[in-house]
Formats: sequence, C-alpha cells, structure tokens
Amino acid sequence: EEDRQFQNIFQQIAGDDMEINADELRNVLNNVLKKHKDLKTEGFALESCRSMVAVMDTDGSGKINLDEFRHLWDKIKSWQKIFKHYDTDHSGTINSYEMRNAVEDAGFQLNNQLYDIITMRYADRHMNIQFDSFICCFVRLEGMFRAFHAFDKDGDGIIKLNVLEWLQLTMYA
Ligand SMILES: O=C(O)/C(S)=C/c1c[nH]c2cc(Br)ccc12
Ligand SMILES: [Ca+2]
Repeated sequence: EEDRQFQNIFQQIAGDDMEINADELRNVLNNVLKKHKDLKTEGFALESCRSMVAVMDTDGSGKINLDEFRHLWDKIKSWQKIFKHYDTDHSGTINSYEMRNAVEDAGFQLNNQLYDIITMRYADRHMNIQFDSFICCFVRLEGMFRAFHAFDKDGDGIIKLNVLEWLQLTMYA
C-alpha cells in the first residue's frame, strides 16, 4: 500500500516521461523541506540537484526513474535522521567536528584528509554544514563508493581506469 502511494507521488512529480529531472527533483525536495522547520536551509540549489541526478542516474538515462528515485529517497530519509541527531543545538547546521561522526554513523570509513576536504567543499564560511550540503555530500560519497565497487570486479580494492573512463566517472557526478 505504502509503495503504491510512493508510486503515485513519483508519477505526479515525474510527469508523462516517468523520469525525474533536476528541476523536478529540486521542487519535490524543497517542498518536503517546508514541512521540516528543523531543517533550516535555503533549500536545494538547481546545481546540487543536477549533481544528485547525475550520481543516482545508474542507467545513464540522464534522469532518475522510479527505482533510482526510491533509492535516493530512502537514503535521504535515513541521512536526515543522522543530521537531526547531530544538530544538537537545532541550529539547522552541523559543524565539521560533528560531520566526522555523522559520516561514520552513515557507514563511511574515511581518513583525516578526506574529512578536511569535505569541510572545505561543503561547509559555509562559519565551518558549518547546512542540510542541503550535507545531503549532497552523502549522495556523492555513496555514489562514488558504489561506482568504485562496480569497477572493482575482483573486490581487491584496486581498480584500473584509463583517462577517459576516469573522466566518465568524475565528470558525470
Ligand atoms: O522526519 C521524518 O520522519 C522524515 S520521513 C523526513 C524526511 C523524509 N524524506 C525527507 C526528505 C527531505 Br529533503 C527532508 C526530510 C525528509
Ligand atoms: Ca536514470
């Protein structure tokens, strides 16, 4: 039953092409945000939604279909819980220190250099991370880990890419 409801929602957002583009994703995410006053943010920028579509577009259609959207939605649902858990002062942002714990809670094992990179890339000038940046960071982390494991056929933690394969991975993200 809940799934049928989900399909209906998806159908309304996607329109007759049955796929969601960046504009449509931006509308649905920002509409949901209105109902979550504790997630204070200016909302998702179009560029962020373009990146999320690119990362989640596993079949290379240029947009996200029902399955790709369901995966994204379930991830955002679980990641927003982590965000709220670490936003202890309900400022609507989490600081770079809390971000380390949030990343680990989400199951990503990174190193110090990567935590610094994430802060540089996603934090605002007060070194705090807004909700929309938080989600974009996690979408990218999950997508990049997924892409690596797809290439790492024998699971030895090493992949071999020529420059064009590398560019295909890094440019469409
Ligand atoms: O607080 C909750 O129980 C839920 S279901 C939150 C959300 C579930 N999907 C979301 C997407 C965005 Br964007 C923001 C919040 C949520
Ligand atoms: Ca797609």
